[in-house]
Amino acid sequence: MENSVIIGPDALPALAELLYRPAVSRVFVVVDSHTARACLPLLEPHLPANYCLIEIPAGEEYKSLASCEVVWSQLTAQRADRHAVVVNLGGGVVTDLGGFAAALYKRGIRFVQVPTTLLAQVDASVGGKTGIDFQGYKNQLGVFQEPAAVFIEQKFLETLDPRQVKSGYAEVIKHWLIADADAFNTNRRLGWLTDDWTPIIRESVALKQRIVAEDPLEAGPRKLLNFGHTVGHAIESYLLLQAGREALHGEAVAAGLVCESWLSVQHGLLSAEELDKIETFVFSVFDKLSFVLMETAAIAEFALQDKKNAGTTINCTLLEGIGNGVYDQPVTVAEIAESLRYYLRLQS
Ligand SMILES: NC(=O)c1ccc[n+]([C@@H]2O[C@H](COP(=O)([O-])OP(=O)(O)OC[C@H]3O[C@@H](n4cnc5c(N)ncnc54)[C@H](O)[C@@H]3O)[C@@H](O)[C@H]2O)c1
Ligand SMILES: O=C(O)C(=O)C[C@@H](O)[C@H](O)[C@H](O)COP(=O)(O)O
Ligand SMILES: [Zn+2]
Repeated sequence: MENSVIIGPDALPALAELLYRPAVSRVFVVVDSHTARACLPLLEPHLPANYCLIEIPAGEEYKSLASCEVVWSQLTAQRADRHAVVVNLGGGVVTDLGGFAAALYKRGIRFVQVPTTLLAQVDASVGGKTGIDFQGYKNQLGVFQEPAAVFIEQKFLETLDPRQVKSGYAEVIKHWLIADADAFNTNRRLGWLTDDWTPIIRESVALKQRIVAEDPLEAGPRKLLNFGHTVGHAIESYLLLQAGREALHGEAVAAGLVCESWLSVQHGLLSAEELDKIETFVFSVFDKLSFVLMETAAIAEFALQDKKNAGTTINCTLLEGIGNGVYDQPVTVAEIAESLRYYLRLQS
């Protein structure tokens, strides 16, 4: 089971099997204030009776050092040893933060991911990127550390707000754009509402796992998974982390997908027709984010903190045709600002 991703009705029983092993000294479950209410009842029958609950407030602004301290304080108070297991029950905020906290506690204890949002089920729980935001910058502190295993149960999505479901869909679209043209062409005609996310989750997880297996530490091809994020993270940092304005990760990534597709056209990699297909599809799912022309230069500056950069060069992942991402494409702050202005001019 180590390092595996289990998807479907067998997932939670398989988690129980891991947690009841004699080698596990104690189980700690990290939740946020929403997953404590909406998701814990479904997980609880699969947990040992003496598990310890650690709750952080919900929201990206709590993917912070202060929330890590909450986790570390509880682990310390309960004298958790290196045989303890941390179960992260939540969306990407909980899986990123809980994974990071576990990876640092006593130089690392095991953790498992039980993702409860579409975004965390198709992307955040898989691949071993963990971390927190710092001083208004996304994922500025973090480590690569694979979870012991990931357990994906679609039933958790039943209580999720449709806006959050859409947010997760942005990462699915990203996966299609970088590596699966057929899926993009077929699925964009079906729209984003479905009763059964499992096939889409399976395909997204498999696609991400293939890329991560090739390059777990993001020295090369893993940068493909960051398509939409040079601009997306800049928007998210500027709007949400610095100004407390409305924007979800997936919503910012969706805008980033459009901007970086436009950059791909400017670099002669993508046709205008393909760009049109991408932006029409993105705007069929997402409303336009609310920032204005005057803010585009300030937003673009945030790309200078992107983790793919080398010195002052901003290395963006672009598309050489739909379904074919290319990484390490140098772009300038001015080009990013121009892509944001292009995005604002589009009809949504
Ligand atoms: N590590 C990675 O590879 C990776 C990949 C993508 C995104 N991320 C990170 O993931 C984060 C975004 O994750 P997210 O979109 O899941 O956000 P989130 O964790 O903030 O969850 C969204 C909201 O839904 C609530 N929620 C979660 N599950 C629920 C459920 N089943 N029912 C009702 N409410 C529920 C949460 O409490 C929260 O309010 C960002 O910080 C992003 O940087 C990480
Ligand atoms: O797994 C990856 O690699 C990704 O880039 C997936 C992204 O969707 C995710 O948002 C990730 O957390 C971004 O990482 P960062 O290194 O740009 O902070
Ligand atoms: Zn992302």
